Amino acid sequence: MTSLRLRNVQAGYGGRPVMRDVSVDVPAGSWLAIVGPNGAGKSTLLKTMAGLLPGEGELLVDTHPVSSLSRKEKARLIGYAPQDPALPPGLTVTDYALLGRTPHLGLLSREGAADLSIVEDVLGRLDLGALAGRRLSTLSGGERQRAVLARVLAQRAGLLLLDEPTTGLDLGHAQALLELIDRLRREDGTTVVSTLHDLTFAAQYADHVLLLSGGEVVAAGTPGEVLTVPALSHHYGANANVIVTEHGELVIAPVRPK
Ligand SMILES: Nc1ncnc2c1ncn2[C@@H]1O[C@H](COP(=O)(O)OP(=O)(O)OP(=O)(O)O)[C@@H](O)[C@H]1O
Repeated sequence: MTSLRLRNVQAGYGGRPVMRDVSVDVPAGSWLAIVGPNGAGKSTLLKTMAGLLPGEGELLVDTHPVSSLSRKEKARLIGYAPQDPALPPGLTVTDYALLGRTPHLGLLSREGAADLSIVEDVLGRLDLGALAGRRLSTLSGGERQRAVLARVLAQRAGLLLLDEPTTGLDLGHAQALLELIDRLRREDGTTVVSTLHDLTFAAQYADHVLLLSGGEVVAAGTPGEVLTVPALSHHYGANANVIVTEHGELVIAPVRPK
């Protein structure tokens, strides 16, 4: 069970901050969705949480400052899936997903039957079983994206940081992926932070939503509190309806301006 705490975190590039004054608590086993328009700073915030971009302020994974963790400690605690990772084209899907097990191996030891079984299970759940022996360079965009998530899920880290995990996935595969992540959260207490452009998915899967705009938090709370018609209009310049289904789920539906 891994929690995350940020206080007044700031980060940027070349000395220019693009994300400022972010404070948020992500309790163990919860799901935080980071939303906001293009360029708002969502990926920058996620990279900072992963300890890949130096930030100012307080950033604790459990009780450890993320900057104090070794590479291996970070890899055991945090699974990070970037938006557009560079993939080794010659590796098969299985070999690539097995890389997720590396932080759990001893020095000089190789993956064993238990690691392979974890990978097979994840590939099956992500509908990649039939592609297990295929080289990454031969996969479609959506298949590649699922392979990236397979590696991260095989890592079995307590905290998952997922940058636009549903990009390039069709509706069914996107839903299956989010259901799988939600199951890990409920059954294993995995903590999830994901950026999401699909606000309906954000509303239906996250416990809390952080809305970034211009590098700052402009709203935070439950999906219903944050994803309102005025907020979508003001921060996204979008004309959209917020519909509540008979089961109480939110649907954010774009509406063509008259
Ligand atoms: N490596 C970089 N060097 C300089 N500026 C960068 C770099 N990466 C991102 N930026 C800038 O930082 C700002 C925030 O970018 P970021 O990728 O965090 O936004 P985002 O909210 O994830 O956007 P999107 O929804 O388009 O993916 C943008 O203005 C972007 O141009």
